[in-house]
Amino acid sequence: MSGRLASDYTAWKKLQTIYDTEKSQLVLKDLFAQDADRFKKFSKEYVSPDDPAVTFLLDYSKNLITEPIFHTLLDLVREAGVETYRDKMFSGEHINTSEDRAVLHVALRNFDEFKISEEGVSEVSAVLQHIRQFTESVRDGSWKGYTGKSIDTIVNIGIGGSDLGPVMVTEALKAYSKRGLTAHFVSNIDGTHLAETLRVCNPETTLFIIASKTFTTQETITNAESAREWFLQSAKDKAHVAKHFVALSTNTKAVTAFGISQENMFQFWDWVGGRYSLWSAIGLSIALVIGYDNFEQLLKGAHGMDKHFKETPLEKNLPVILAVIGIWYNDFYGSQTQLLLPYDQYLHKFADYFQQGDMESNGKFVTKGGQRVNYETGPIIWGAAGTNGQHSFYQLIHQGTKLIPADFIAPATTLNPIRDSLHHRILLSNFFAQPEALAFGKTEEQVRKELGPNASEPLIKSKVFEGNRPSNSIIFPLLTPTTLGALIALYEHKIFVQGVVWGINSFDQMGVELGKVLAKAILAQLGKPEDVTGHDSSTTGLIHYYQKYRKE
Ligand SMILES: O=P(O)(O)OC[C@H]1O[C@](O)(CO)[C@@H](O)[C@@H]1O
Repeated sequence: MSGRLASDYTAWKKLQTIYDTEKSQLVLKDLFAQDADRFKKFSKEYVSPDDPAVTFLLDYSKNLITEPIFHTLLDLVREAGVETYRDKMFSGEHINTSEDRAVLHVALRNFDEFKISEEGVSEVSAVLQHIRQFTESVRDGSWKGYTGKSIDTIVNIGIGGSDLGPVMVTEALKAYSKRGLTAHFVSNIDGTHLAETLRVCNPETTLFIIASKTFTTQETITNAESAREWFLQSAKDKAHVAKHFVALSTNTKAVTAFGISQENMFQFWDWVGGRYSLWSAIGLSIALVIGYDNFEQLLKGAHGMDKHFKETPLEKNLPVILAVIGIWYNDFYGSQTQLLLPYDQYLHKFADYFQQGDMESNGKFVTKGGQRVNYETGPIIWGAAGTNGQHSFYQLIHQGTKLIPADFIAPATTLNPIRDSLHHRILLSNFFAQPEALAFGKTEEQVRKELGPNASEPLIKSKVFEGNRPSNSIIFPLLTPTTLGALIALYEHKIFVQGVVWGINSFDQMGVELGKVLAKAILAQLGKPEDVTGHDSSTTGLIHYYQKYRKE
């Protein structure tokens, strides 16, 4: 975030030379054969500084690195000033320079430990109390709808960071959720999303949570207005809106103009980035589903990781380790993508969540200083829950032509030990086997031996696994709110470190603006063919085709 080009750093140049001269020697099979201590050297156990029960193991030994490479990568981090920028973030400096804002999601889960003086920070605990009171009244049934019935359904209306975090976490912590309270999430402007959700809702017992930092996002406001219209068809009296609509926002004026009173508004601040906001009032749906105490555990888990990131030397600092390994593949091996592969059905939205978290943060081609970068920045994030991915895209990661680094993530024990944990043992056997297969492959010699003398050459070749495909493995005892908090914060800080090294601003999102502006202009032209002006022939042709069929 210094705004300097990463490729100007001495360590970067050194890494390039190492890559050019040593790449052919970076063979996992050999690296493991040469060093019996490789796993010991390249794995670290995280133990939360606040709670020894929050722990996981990061094994990064199956990466195409040696000790000198690892240390040169850490030199790069030092040279880029990551430690200084980290401290600036924690102290509330305005490191989001394009928007002149602090970046303080860490203040939302701080519990008064770090001293941060920024407007709003002192209000965090009051908002948490508001969340606690409100969630308790909904969960114990004392919050009544307009006909005196308790709430049994919540509908979070929000998009991007005002949707993905709550969706991911409520799915991940489903085992901790209150039975009898159903949660829905409506994000898409496509009317189908709202219509299909409302079909299963009862206006007398449904609470709508309008989640929008700006309270101007077209999708969210349109969905919220339509939900209010649907609600009033039954409730009739506008005064009843107060019992069924609450808002999570930084924009009090727009919230009250919508008809939601200030006491039903849960506040947050401009220093909370959308994709880092699940820890704020945006997490209200999480607290409703899993209960306030569990929500607080989630925050505490993240806080432990914040402390680790702030206080641990670079060579033992887990977000830094993940970040530098990512940079090694992204910028020197030319890998375009990064896989996130949780072997836990509860984490099936983890990759979706970090698609925004990582790509909206680090998908930038201009440095903070305004220069076009001459290297790759943020990777494409993708993934699926194991073992589903194995029966879908793993063919390509094993035998395709691309190098795709993967993070495997799994709990050692399951929250659903059906058939004496048989399912879990099968799941974990795959979690252990896949990184092994990727790293060590299967040689032609092994295949020949297996198939016998009559096998055809093409068949033999098709069964060879070249191996040498890198991965990290993360294993933790059990998926709990605290562990989940720590894992999310781990990846958040990894994104931060990479952004600083690449010299970009990880905290704005200018790239989503142009499409929004064009859509607004086009919306006004959809009526008549003669109104369609100012576009290329392709866009004009597409709109004209639509106009032949439009019914409304
Ligand atoms: O919470 P809001 O203001 O409705 O914004 C929703 C999302 O839109 C974006 O601004 C752009 O997609 C995201 O950064 C944000 O999470």
